[in-house]
Amino acid sequence: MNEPEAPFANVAIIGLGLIGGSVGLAVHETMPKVRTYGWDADAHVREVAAERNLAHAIPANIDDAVADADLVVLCVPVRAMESVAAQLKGKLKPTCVISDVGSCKKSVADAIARQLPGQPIVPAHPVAGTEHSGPEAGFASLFQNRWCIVTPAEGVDQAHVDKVIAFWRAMGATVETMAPDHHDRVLAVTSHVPHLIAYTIVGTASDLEEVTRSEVIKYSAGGFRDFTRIAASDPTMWRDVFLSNKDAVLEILQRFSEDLTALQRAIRWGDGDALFDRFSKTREVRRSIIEEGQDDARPDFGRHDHGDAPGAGMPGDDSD
Ligand SMILES: NC(=O)C1=CN([C@@H]2O[C@H](COP(=O)(O)OP(=O)(O)OC[C@H]3O[C@@H](n4cnc5c(N)ncnc54)[C@H](O)[C@@H]3O)[C@@H](O)[C@H]2O)C=CC1
Ligand SMILES: O=C(O)C(=O)Cc1ccc(O)cc1
Repeated sequence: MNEPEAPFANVAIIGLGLIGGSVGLAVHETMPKVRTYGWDADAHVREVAAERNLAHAIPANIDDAVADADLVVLCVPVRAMESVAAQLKGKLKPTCVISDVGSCKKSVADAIARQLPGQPIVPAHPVAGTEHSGPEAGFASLFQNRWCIVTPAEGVDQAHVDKVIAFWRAMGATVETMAPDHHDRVLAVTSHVPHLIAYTIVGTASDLEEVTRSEVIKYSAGGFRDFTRIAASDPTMWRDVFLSNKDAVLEILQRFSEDLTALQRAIRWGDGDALFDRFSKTREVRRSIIEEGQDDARPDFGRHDHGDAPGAGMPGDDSD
């Protein structure tokens, strides 16, 4: 079978942690003719990345990493995107497409456009990851059968958008396009606020007095264990997500805290019907997700035999 032509010949990846490293490995596996260049601000990360072959070439400076690039993918924490973009001024081919993998899109796209006006910018967000980070954490199959949301700026040439979509599809992702601020509201509910809740409950448990805390660890049931996995996620990355997606996160948190107050009131006043109604509704949400074959973040989970669904038992999947 003939391999489809890769959309970009030379790809530069800036930031060689979990996501950047996975992009490098996935490109090597799925688009073997593509030449990859990598760079990271941390020299130790560059060393580990070279040992793991996360990119074909990892030069000592960023200029050499991007000079020949047809696509640059920024894979750094969201509040570091602007300073990296600033370093790229005057260093790129005029046709080079700039993309990123940030967990929030509006502020990142604005920041990149401020620094690189005139350069084609096509942001993307692979909705795939783990609680692990760093150059050891990446793996080639991370994006297989996962969503990737592309959020093109208005007015960007459709040919560039199509190539970025083809790039993510080649790595196994299912791509959807969305307006950046809509993306940020959706992800605030489905990812950002859930992470904040996990950080909160695990923090609350760890602040309990000594005896109780050891019991929390000893008796931690499934639900709490899941929270501890999420709450082990990278502090720099998540600090940046909350500060960059401030408005959408605060809006959802406001609604969350009103709903929590209603439950608190029902408990205080012994209003069993209110509790029962709420829990019945949320049970329906779960049931409809399963009926739609979405018992997982994977786009076509449920249409496979679960045992060998792509990604099952992947590194970083600590669920037990
Ligand atoms: N961790 C996850 O599950 C997911 C993360 N993302 C997004 O991907 C991006 C990267 O996240 P991870 O790979 O998880 O983080 P990571 O911490 O594993 O890797 C980030 C890398 O960026 C480097 N870096 C930081 N500032 C830099 C700068 N100014 N110049 C060059 N390199 C710099 C760090 O040294 C590090 O190696 C973030 O924007 C995050 O929001 C998107 C989807 C999932
Ligand atoms: O590990 C998990 O459960 C995640 O939720 C991974 C993740 C983290 C951040 C993203 O923007 C997308 C996916």
